[in-house]
Amino acid sequence: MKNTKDIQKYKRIIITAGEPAGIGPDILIMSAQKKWPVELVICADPNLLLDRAKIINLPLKLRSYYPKKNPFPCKPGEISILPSLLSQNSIPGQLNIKNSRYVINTLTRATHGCITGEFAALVTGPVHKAIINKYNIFFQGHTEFLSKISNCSKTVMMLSNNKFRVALVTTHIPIASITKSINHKTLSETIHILSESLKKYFGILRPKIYVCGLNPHSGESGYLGREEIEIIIPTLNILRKNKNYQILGPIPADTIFQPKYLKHADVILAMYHDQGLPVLKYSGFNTSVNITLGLPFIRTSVAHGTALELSGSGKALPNSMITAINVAINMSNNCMYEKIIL
Ligand SMILES: NC(=O)c1ccc[n+]([C@@H]2O[C@H](COP(=O)([O-])OP(=O)(O)OC[C@H]3O[C@@H](n4cnc5c(N)ncnc54)[C@H](O)[C@@H]3O)[C@@H](O)[C@H]2O)c1
Ligand SMILES: N[C@H](C(=O)O)[C@H](O)COP(=O)(O)O
Repeated sequence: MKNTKDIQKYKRIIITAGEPAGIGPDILIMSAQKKWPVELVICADPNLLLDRAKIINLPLKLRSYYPKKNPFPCKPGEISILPSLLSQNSIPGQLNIKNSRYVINTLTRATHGCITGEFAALVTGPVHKAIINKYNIFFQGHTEFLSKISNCSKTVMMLSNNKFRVALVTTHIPIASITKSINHKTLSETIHILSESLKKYFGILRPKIYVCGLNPHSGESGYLGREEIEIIIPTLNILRKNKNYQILGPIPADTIFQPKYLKHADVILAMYHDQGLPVLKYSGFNTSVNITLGLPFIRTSVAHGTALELSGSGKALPNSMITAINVAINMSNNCMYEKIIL
């Protein structure tokens, strides 16, 4: 019979290996060389992992995953496998459109397991957005995909390293669409999800949110753009009345990342992807983690892509994957409140 104490003692985390031709399998095999205090279950093709382990010359033992068995911690070099089969063998560095469905299948299965409580968190390896779209599956990124299959109208992308956190109002959309995507609703919902999640998972009770302007110099009193005057400032003024968080800004994005602001901010809120992420990635590319806030489960990810040219070379660094797993474990241990209600 199941011992409930044991179930609570060890958590089970699902990891998707991502694009098979990329470095996802490599960095997972490298991360599995460590001892982990949880059961890590990889959703991937077992032969892909065993072949890649041979190529990069690392030991790997795959244990069958049994949902009904109690979770157990992972020994170095061993990991649990939830099989999902490739359509065709994958060659490191060579994208194959026929394996796009496999990538989506692993994500769908893993998400389903998180929603039903089978897994305590989802950690994702990097996928190649273009090859999935080429297969005729509309795919902007994990953030949007996971939001859709979890029926979430709004989620927030936040990246973090040991220096600071950056969250985004808009995610994977063309530059030309950014302006029309920033309005009172999206800005308010982003700040609400952000503050609730910082409380829930990171124990920050009244987060200090420093908000970037959109235009150069925050619009220069309207002479370089009017979104600050018409949307951002009025919305922030309304939100400032909420005592659950503290808001500063808008502060021009070219100066907000100074140490004097970062020292006090719990998070910097950027208006779009390439306003915030280059700064964070510059400050710690290999130790950064990507977290989706507002989903009904915990999801973390590497903060880098498929790096096809490094696949199978043994040269990819596993640090971001190790950070993503550690952050997922910490978030699942810290989780303080229940659901975020918009
Ligand atoms: N989490 C994700 O799923 C995710 C994140 C970012 C990009 N992507 C996708 O990845 C694909 C390639 O994107 P890109 O080339 O812009 O970014 P990339 O992160 O794959 O590569 C950028 C640079 O960083 C290096 N790099 C990346 N990860 C590394 C690692 N672990 N160790 C050592 N060096 C590493 C690469 O060699 C390259 O020089 C695109 O399809 C993109 O959409 C996916
Ligand atoms: N914006 C992410 C980054 O630059 O690291 C990346 O594109 C992945 O995002 P998803 O987790 O939504 O796939």
